[in-house]
Amino acid sequence: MNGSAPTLQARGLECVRSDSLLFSDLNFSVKAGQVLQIEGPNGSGKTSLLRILAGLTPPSEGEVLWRGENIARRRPAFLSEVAYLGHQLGLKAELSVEENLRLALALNGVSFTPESLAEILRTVGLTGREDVPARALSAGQRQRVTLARLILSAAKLWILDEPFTALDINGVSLVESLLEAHLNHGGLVVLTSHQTVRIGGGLVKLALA
Ligand SMILES: Nc1ncnc2c1ncn2[C@@H]1O[C@H](COP(=O)(O)OP(=O)(O)OP(=O)(O)O)[C@@H](O)[C@H]1O
Repeated sequence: MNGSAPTLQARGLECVRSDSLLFSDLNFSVKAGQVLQIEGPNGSGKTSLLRILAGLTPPSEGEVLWRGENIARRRPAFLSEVAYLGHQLGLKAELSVEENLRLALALNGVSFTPESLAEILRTVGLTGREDVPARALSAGQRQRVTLARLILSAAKLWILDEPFTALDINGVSLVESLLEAHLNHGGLVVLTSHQTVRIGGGLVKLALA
């Protein structure tokens, strides 16, 4: 699945939830170096769309293509290239910050050294919190652990549900610089946010009603 250019395409996507039509005939394309920001009021279907794009939920109609191929047909190859940061952050409450990171990396088959781990923790502002159990972290600190996982993942496509939530001003700047770096390395991002995303270029918006 690495053969063709990294592009995420939605073709005729429809989503029905609890007998309500959230959206239909949604068509768009995101390519390397671009951020697609999905906007819309509460309940308009932003998270539902992200879950479809991440291959977690099938659409009721239409298809999602990654590198020109339907993600449902090439699931393992697609999942190896995508990182999804959802509302449920997926941290183990009893494990420390460092243990959570080591676990996520091992599960994803990403190699690391004590030095690279320490460097990432410094980048996300968690130096000195390595041994704190996740349950004792603040909401913003938990969000920072998931940012560390994101940086360490080799995923080409980042799908981020409200990545700025719970973060302070420095945290927001951190996410913006991570986005810039990811785009400069040929990455793609799809995110939801109720706030203005400040990146240099490549920002495309999609509004759900
Ligand atoms: N698994 C589900 N089963 C039934 N209904 C669902 C399910 N997931 C979402 N919904 C419904 O679909 C609608 C859209 O939800 P969704 O979370 O996609 O909206 P959103 O735009 O992300 O909202 P917010 O801005 O509040 O995060 C809501 O009315 C929600 O109750």
